[in-house]
Amino acid sequence: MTEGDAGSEASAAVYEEALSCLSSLITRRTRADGTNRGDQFDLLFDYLKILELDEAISQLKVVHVAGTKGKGSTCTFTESILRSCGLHTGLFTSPHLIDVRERFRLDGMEISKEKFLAYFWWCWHRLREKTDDDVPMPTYFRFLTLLAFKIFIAEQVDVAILEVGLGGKFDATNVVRTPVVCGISSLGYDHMEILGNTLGEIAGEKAGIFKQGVPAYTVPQPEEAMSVLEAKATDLGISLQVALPLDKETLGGLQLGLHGEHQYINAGLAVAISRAWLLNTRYAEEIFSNLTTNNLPEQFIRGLTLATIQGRAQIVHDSYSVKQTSNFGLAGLVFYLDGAHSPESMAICARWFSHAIKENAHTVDHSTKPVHILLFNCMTVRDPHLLLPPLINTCSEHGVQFDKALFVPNLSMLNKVASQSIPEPNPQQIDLSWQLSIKKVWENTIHRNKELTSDKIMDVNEAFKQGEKLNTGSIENSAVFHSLPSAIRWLREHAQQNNSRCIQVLVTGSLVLVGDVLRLIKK
Ligand SMILES: Nc1ncnc2c1ncn2[C@@H]1O[C@H](COP(=O)(O)OP(=O)(O)OP(=O)(O)O)[C@@H](O)[C@H]1O
Ligand SMILES: [Mg+2]
Ligand SMILES: [Mg+2]
Repeated sequence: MTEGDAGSEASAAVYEEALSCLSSLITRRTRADGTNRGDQFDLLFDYLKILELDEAISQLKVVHVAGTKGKGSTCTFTESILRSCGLHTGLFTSPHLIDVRERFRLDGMEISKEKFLAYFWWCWHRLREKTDDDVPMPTYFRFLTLLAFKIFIAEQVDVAILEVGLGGKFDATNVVRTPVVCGISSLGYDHMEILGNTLGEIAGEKAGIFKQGVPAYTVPQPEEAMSVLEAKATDLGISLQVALPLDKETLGGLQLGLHGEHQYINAGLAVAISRAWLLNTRYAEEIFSNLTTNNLPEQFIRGLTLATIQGRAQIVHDSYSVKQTSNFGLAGLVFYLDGAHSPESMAICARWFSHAIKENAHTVDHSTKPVHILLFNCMTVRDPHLLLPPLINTCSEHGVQFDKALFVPNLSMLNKVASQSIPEPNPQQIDLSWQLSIKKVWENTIHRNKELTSDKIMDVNEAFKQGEKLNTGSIENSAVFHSLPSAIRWLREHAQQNNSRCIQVLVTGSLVLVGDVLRLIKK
């Protein structure tokens, strides 16, 4: 072993140790038991004191974004725009897919392990030392948020862009009293178990990030939500402006860095937020001769087109099958990954997939039809009856049918600070009843659709008629795999056996699943 190896092994061990400390902060309470109702929100101010961040935090020039969908994308566009204006940026988003450091970006780059560890231990030890029964250690997301403040303050960022973790009013990020601008992305039904059942109630919770004297922006919303946002803004005497979706024409033929139709909504909001931030900090004067609401400066366009995010409408050509098949370009295994997990986002994801596989058609051998496979799982708090029909129906409206659907359990757990290597589970110990029930929903939906359109019988792919036996039965149109690695192995074997055909796999239903797949295929 060289000295370098020993060093990197030691630092890997330290990193694992930090992750396991972080995991110890994850509370066992489920999201459904209403524990985000602001329990002891004021503790956050104690933590800021302990970490000596209480004064510095008011100097941070913050962009704060809440919403049901599109928060992360809006923050990512905003960061990219402001960075391309020459600013030193900090971005805090959630959740992460593979590594917790994805949540902290400096100048658009995931924070380095070295910096992460230095700030992590600084906060950890100080909190450990100064907390007690009255002021206990912060919970997981609170700790991460405090860590973000520590990082951004120590790194002296020009702008800190913060995505709300959950809700708004009682979210740890809302400890910031004087952001420069705040935004509310698309509102819809999600996390209803915590935030209330009506759209109005959800809007009220998110509008909890509005502050006196701080301009607020949002996207076009359903009336029920918009009226609540407007009422809250009026109460505070602030202006709430509606940012329209970005007009494609303004990009002059270029494409947004984040794909999918809904990204024009998020991009429109990000443009409005960035412009307001620049004008309210007076950076606008330094950087632009004339920044108005009518022009889209080239820095903005650059930022919008260069923005990137993992696991959102992401396309990955499997490098394993690239190595194995000499004629890559004509065939291979391609993963289309999108962490959609609500009914609306399933439809959006389906539309994106349907378009993306056609756009990629030039890389496919036209003499053979590509194979479309769905790789799916969702959390047990979700209802597959609400997720699968919009996916199946939207695809079929675009003429896309799945030849096969595979259902798998997730490898890692939601929010678990996954270490770098996750052991493959023992098949005997896995409870697949959830996956089997999702499969049933799939079969019923397909069956019903077939009855409705008996002329459009789904084409059962020849390549898969080989009567594969698994412990869960033979593989026909749908199958449950006992683990994700076994499903990936199966996909790769099939890509190899059918190397004249392109196998296009849509991975969706759960961000955790998307993260697990990325971790496995990028190895
Ligand atoms: N404006 C939008 N309207 C509807 N769906 C959207 C919108 N923006 C994004 N989505 C969908 O939501 C998914 C998550 O996007 P994004 O990460 O930007 O949202 P988020 O609010 O940060 O979500 P999360 O609750 O997972 O943190 C995307 O993959 C897409 O399917
Ligand atoms: Mg969410
Ligand atoms: Mg997010």
